[in-house]
Amino acid sequence: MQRSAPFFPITVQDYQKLVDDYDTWMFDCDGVIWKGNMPTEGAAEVLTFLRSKGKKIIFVTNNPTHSRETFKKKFARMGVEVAVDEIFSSAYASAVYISSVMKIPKEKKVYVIGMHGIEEELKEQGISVCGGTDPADNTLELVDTEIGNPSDVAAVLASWDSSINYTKLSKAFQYLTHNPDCAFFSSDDDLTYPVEGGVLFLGTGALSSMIRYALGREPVSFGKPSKTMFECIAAKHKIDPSRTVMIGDRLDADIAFGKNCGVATMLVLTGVASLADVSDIAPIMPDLVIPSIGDLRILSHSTS
Ligand SMILES: O=C(O)[C@H](O)[C@H](O)COP(=O)(O)O
Ligand SMILES: [Mg+2]
Repeated sequence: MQRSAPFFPITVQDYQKLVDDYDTWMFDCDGVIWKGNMPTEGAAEVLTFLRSKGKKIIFVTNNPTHSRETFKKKFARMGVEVAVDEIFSSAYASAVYISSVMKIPKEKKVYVIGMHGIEEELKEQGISVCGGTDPADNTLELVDTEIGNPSDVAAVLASWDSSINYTKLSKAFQYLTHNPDCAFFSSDDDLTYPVEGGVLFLGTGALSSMIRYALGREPVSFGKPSKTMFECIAAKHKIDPSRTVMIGDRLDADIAFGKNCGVATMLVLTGVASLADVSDIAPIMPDLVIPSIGDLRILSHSTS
């Protein structure tokens, strides 16, 4: 397969061409806009600049721990006004798929390994959940892993959960093995994500690996690089792929997502991927590479 080397914008003219070429800018969040609670230097200024140029801005995150309302508040804390409809998360894509595509029957539930944010998104789409933040499942003691009638649960949704424990993993596994019709989903498959200081932590894909290994089966995943996420975006926004760029820090999630959706891709080096990852043997190659989205400030500083 022929792959061309990425372009590294350097001059004001290079950056200006980016602004001229793309009307829709899709931004990943962790590792691009922020790391944990630490905003990327210049991110707020760049977003404000792009808006002032009439660009459509969309945030596409695999982080399933917050609802879109909570993400909106996080943006507000860094001084950026964002509408809920501009935020697409793997939690939201999961909820939309389970309610609108799977059309889960009203009396059935989804067993969640995950936190408040994903529960909120599921409930907002009218889906009944179990597991998740239920105190009964948030215990480190190996107590009751009795699952009742397995056919009450139509799907297991594996997501990121800071309180993941044996009870949750065991219940998820029981639902999937005792009910052959139980669907196996994951919000996303990211193995790692970056936090403050550039340290990598375990992502959803790493957490769900125990269930996948025991089952010998892979879940259907809704986050990037899945096109489910793009279908959610396209249902709310008119997107011309030829005038759209996806900016991210992971090759296998963000850049692969952009390629799956037929849009241009730009890697930043403020998160998971480094320059060494875009060598000429890299399996996924972005169209463009810049050190940080903060570098786009070159434009706001040079134009009136
Ligand atoms: O597994 C996770 O939770 C993800 O790795 C993480 O939160 C990614 O978020 P993104 O970089 O897509 O904003
Ligand atoms: Mg990221």
